[in-house]
Amino acid sequence: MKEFIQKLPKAELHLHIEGSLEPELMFELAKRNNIKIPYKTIQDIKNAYNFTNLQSFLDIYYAGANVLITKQDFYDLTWNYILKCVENNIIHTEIFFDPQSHTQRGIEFKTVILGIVEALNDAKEKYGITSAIVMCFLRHLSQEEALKTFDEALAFKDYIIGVGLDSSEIGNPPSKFEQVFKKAKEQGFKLVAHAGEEADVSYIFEALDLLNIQRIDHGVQSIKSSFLMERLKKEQIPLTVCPNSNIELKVFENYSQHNIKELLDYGLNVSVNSDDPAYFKGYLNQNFINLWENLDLGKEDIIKLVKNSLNSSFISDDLKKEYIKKVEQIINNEKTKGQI
Ligand SMILES: Nc1ncnc2[nH]cnc12
Ligand SMILES: [Zn+2]
Repeated sequence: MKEFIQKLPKAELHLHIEGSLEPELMFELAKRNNIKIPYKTIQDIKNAYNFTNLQSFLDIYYAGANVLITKQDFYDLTWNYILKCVENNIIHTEIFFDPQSHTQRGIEFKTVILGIVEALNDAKEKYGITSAIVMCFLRHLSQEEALKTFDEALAFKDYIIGVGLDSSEIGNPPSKFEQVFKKAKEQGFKLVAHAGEEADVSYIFEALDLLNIQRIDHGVQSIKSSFLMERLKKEQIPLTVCPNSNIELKVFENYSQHNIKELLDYGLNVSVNSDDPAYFKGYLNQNFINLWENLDLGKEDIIKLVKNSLNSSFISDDLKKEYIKKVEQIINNEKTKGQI
């Protein structure tokens, strides 16, 4: 099965680029930029990654991002993730970035976005990997601050496909950001939001009905409302589920408790994603492997999850067709060999 997971060309729709900062690069950038970090060794950093909930992770994640200063740093960060895409056979990726965690520290918006864009352009040229960028607003900050960031982003509109909402969920409901999402919609941005990661289903209803989002990031709490489950099924609203993240942040006790198989069997449009892979012990393939090892997932389930992510991406219909065809080719090869 591991080989099969590796062979399938995949898309990733839920990846925070700051969450792909590996301890080794964190150390290197801290040195390069003369930034103090509270760790003496790479092992110290790894030991600190022992989370009890979302907030305990976010505190460490924002502290880690402090080593990112120059355009080259953002390039290196993004390039390292692209190398993981190559390893994991990810042919299309839609990455989140959190401009406010950098502009708040005095780093210019353009430094961040241009470093990321340059690496993504090189990824297309060198490996044929396609990508898109989604800018997330930090929900623990105010809507006024989000509006300011939005205005700043307009100069780089051509590089940004959509807007999202992340950071501390509980206590910061989607309704807090109605105005900025309305403005983003008017400007033609795609809309997504983290909802139902830790907080209850009212956050998912708000994200759908007040923010008009097209994809739900996480959404695993949906299972608590049969009414919502029916709606998600009927409207085929994509849920970008992140299994390793959910385990590391104690949303579920262990992989066998994870509800992705139930969501899938119910007919929801769920995909598998890595969220913050440098912090959550593994990239995309490892998420699939962990599910397969602990849940009753067959090859048909894996195929469905992979097709869902390609179909739920923001690429053109033509490119979608081309990518789905690549998946079909692998499946047909496996069938010829009697592997499926
Ligand atoms: N899993 C997550 N939830 C909310 N905000 C995040 N920022 C980075 N990872 C996140
Ligand atoms: Zn996330």
